[in-house]
Amino acid sequence: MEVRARAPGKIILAGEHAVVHGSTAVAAAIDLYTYVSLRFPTPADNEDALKLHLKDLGLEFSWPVGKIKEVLPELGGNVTSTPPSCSLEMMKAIASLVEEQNVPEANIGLASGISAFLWLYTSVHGNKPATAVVTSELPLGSGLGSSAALCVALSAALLALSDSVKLDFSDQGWQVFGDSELEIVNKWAFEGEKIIHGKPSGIDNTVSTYGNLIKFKSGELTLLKTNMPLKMLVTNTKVGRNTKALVASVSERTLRHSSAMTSVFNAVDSISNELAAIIQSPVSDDLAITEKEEKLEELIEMNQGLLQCMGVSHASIETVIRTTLKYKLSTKLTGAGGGGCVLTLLPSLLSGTVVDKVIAELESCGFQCLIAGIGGRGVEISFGSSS
Ligand SMILES: Nc1ncnc2c1ncn2[C@@H]1O[C@H](COP(=O)(O)OP(=O)(O)O)[C@@H](O)[C@H]1O
Ligand SMILES: C[C@@](O)(CCOP(=O)(O)O)CC(=O)O
Ligand SMILES: [Mg+2]
Repeated sequence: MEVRARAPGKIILAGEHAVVHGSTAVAAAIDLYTYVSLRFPTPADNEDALKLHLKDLGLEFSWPVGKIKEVLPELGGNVTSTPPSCSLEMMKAIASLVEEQNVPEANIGLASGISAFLWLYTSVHGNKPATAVVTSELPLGSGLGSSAALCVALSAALLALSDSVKLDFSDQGWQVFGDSELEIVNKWAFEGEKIIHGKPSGIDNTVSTYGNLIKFKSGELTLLKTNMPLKMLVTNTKVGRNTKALVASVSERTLRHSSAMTSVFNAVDSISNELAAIIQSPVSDDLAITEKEEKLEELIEMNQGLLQCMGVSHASIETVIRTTLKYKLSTKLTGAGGGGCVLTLLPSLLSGTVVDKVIAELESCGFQCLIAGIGGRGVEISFGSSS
């Protein structure tokens, strides 16, 4: 039996970091996915290992089931609607399983993703042998939510092959889970994100699970409906960074300057709510769209200023901001910052020639641009054969 799951990445239009501290944020799914295929061997395969193949990276990891049983004896068969959190002791045991795989130094950031895989897999399926293959269209560690997409796709595949979820195996196309399964997938993915991020808000796994455009605050999501075009240019500065470290640095700043940071987070909350209200209000004509886009641009600039206050901007991000400003375009970082990806709003009346010029200038600086479709599908599964 083999299942494939795919889960989208995301952009955060407003509110990253502040959302970890209880503020509202607005995020949208993008049409770039992480795919996980999961297969249990048949007795004829004579396989006795849990294997993880990170296909695009050309890396394969394998743990004999006996070893997993020895290190993690109590795990398995646990598909409850309130998944357990990974204890410190368990985290150490999982780290020892990852360490023995000698992850190449150049890919050491993957260790947390591999740990999340081991925790989620063994929590649901114990020490049953299996092969998981992961591929992704998302750049890893760039603010587009690859960690959440991995955890959501993985949780979906694990739950699809567990006894507690009833699905139509005969359907070969992409299928969506029912509401109660989506809720479980989201909760399990959040536990995986905790291993990768330390203290995630849950916005990334939620938008990857449910897709669409969402407003999120303290674990609660609201689906947003819009008839605005909302075209965003995503620029990857290609400066590597790590969400866990950036989230921790904002928390440390909050401990040092509690009152000032509370004001910053409150301001972000207002920005996110205003942005959500603008994109939701009905649009009647071009003039109305232009007026709204001008307001959104101002909010984007204000949010970026506050992210700078939090200490998560970066010289490369400032270069993109300066470059796009020459074309009167507004830009903010998206995700954890410190490098990674930034967003530029492309107003609906902006000519294609200008867009081409901006992209050419950004790419001449060594950045990589893409225009992602936003607000699309959430997690889906398929019982067809893998490609
Ligand atoms: N396809 C993948 N395969 C293995 N690990 C992954 C994959 N996608 C994400 N990860 C894990 O997530 C980490 C990146 O997450 P993070 O720093 O939160 O950035 P982002 O979520 O913005 O991409 C990677 O270093 C790795 O540990
Ligand atoms: C900084 C934060 O708001 C978003 C992180 O997104 P990403 O992992 O950089 O894609 C953290 C969170 O909300 O969990
Ligand atoms: Mg992440």
